[in-house]
Amino acid sequence: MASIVIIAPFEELAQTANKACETLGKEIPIITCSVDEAVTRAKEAERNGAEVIISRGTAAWKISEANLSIPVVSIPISGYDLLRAYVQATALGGRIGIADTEEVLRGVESLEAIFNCKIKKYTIYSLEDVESAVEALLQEGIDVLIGKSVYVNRVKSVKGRPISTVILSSGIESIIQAICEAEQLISVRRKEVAQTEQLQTVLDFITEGVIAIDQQGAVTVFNPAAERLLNLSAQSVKGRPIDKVLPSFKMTEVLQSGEERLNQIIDMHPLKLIGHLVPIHFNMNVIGVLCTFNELSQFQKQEQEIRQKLYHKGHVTRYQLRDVVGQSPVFQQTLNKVKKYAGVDSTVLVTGETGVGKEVLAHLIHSLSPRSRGPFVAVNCAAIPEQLLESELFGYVEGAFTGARKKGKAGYFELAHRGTIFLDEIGELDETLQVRLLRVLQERQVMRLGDERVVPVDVRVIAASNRNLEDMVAEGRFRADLFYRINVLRIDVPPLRERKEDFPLLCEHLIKELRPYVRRQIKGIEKKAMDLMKQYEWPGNIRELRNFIERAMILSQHDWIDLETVLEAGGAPFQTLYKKETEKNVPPVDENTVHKPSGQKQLSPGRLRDHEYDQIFRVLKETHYNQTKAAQILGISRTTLWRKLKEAKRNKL
Ligand SMILES: Nc1ncnc2c1ncn2[C@@H]1O[C@H](COP(=O)(O)OP(=O)(O)OP(=O)(O)O)[C@@H](O)[C@H]1O
Repeated sequence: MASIVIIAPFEELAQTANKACETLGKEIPIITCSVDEAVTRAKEAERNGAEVIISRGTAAWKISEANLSIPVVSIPISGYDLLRAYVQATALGGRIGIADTEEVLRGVESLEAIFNCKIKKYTIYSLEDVESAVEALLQEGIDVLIGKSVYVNRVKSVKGRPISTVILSSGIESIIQAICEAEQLISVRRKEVAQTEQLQTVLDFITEGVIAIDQQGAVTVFNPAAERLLNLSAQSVKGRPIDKVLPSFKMTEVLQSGEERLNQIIDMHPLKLIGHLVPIHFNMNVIGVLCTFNELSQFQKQEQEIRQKLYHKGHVTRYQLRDVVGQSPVFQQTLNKVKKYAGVDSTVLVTGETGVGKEVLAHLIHSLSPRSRGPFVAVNCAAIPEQLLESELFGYVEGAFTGARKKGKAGYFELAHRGTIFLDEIGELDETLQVRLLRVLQERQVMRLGDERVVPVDVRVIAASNRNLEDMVAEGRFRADLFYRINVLRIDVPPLRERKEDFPLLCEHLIKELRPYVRRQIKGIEKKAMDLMKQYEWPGNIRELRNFIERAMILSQHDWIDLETVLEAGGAPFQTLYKKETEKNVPPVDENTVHKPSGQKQLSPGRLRDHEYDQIFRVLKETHYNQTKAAQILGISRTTLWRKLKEAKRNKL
């Protein structure tokens, strides 16, 4: 069935409509019928799929009153139509009168002005008016009557003075205009239907409950999720006052105040919901309220999942058991502790010299623990500038301080929720932060800077230090109460020199790991070279060994790292060592200072000396204060560099 149907209440209109369709090159069904049949035929057309009905005058008016679900376009009487009828009427001679609707008569007034003529007019409001209209016009002494066919046909049946009649009918332009209007209506309606369908699909499939009320507070929307969450059918709720069916939603309060309410807890005992209530505005008036809601527990779960997804980015463990090498009994004992401690939630303090693998073991504790699916957040307390550390650890709310990000920021403790936080170099925390950390550990909740609310956090804490915390406590530089809080479980990672049995395995592991970086297929280390390496003290422990192997792999002329390469890679200290070895006289290695392979002095982890301080600043200057590069050149970790800079600051050097 065509989308447009023309219902013509008289033959002449049907013929003009036919011509209009031919002109437009369109095939539009034209039904000719009496005015009385118009409604029945229009309903029939609607049933057959018509989207718009075009009709005229009284027929159009009757169809539009018949409550069809499709629109009706009325063919207008245009100025041309009036002009045509006027010309015909003047040709007949005598005084002219016209009886028609108000709208048509307005056009007649323009005609009178243009032709400077007088036409008697009578307004017709309904068909019943026709006879009295004609009577009145006749009394006024008219000779020619202009009117639509329904009126004019009736006039002919009125006996009295003979009168000429001219039928006022719509011409081809008016019908074309009506067809264009009908087509526009169809396109707008199709868009509307598509939008409604889309909205309906959203409402049907959205997992949040959606309720809307109108200005009177009656429920207009109640989607399937709302049905499921509240165990109520839409049918039983729609059209009823919300205050009667769901008073706890308090939607009429928003209707009255016009103010939105977000994150409202709606108590539907035993069910708890979280909802957003927003007023619906139209022309500055509140015409309804929309509420979207979900189960509170569901919301919390989703939030948690998002938190984890977001925070997992960059907050994951890098080390699994297979990445941790060490067969020596002393290291195996350490590993056993790690495995045991992984199973519980108590705070762990990992101690040991720089580069021994404290962070590696902290990762391992997390990845072996039931929290392994949660985040692992590593914080180097020495590497974050003091003034930022507090906000980084505990977060802040909007406007907490100048430079604070809009919307605030979660601190590391919040980020580590349901996971582990690793506080490396904990000995670097100042007094204030020690107090705040103690409170977090005691109360298991954090308060963002500038906030009054507390956020409960479920975090396991692993702390590490290569400083002697006991000494720091004794010297009053570390709070005793915090020390006892973190020193619940203790892991002392042995230095490399105390587990030289691990050397071959560690070297093999590091060579394998470094091959892709140095792009050399080095197979291993020759025995003589290895023996000499074992004699060295390795104050920088595994980190130093790793850097050494990387250098040796690059320098090596063969597939195997030989003694020559080790001597070259090790520089002066190795050459001295080798010389002393061959002389069978191995003196103890200076505890504090060892030589860097290039012949430079390498900085020891111990207390800062003046010449070391000079060296640090010289290298920093050379590297344009790039701390990572400077640490590399100095042969120390970034952390050690930080610590040394802090120490220098503290000692006002
Ligand atoms: N048992 C191990 N097996 C393999 N590699 C290890 C092991 N322990 C440490 N490493 C490697 O040694 C380097 C230093 O380790 P890590 O950063 O954990 O030391 P740290 O004790 O935390 O150092 P710092 O005190 O300077 O923070 C890392 O590159 C790590 O991969």
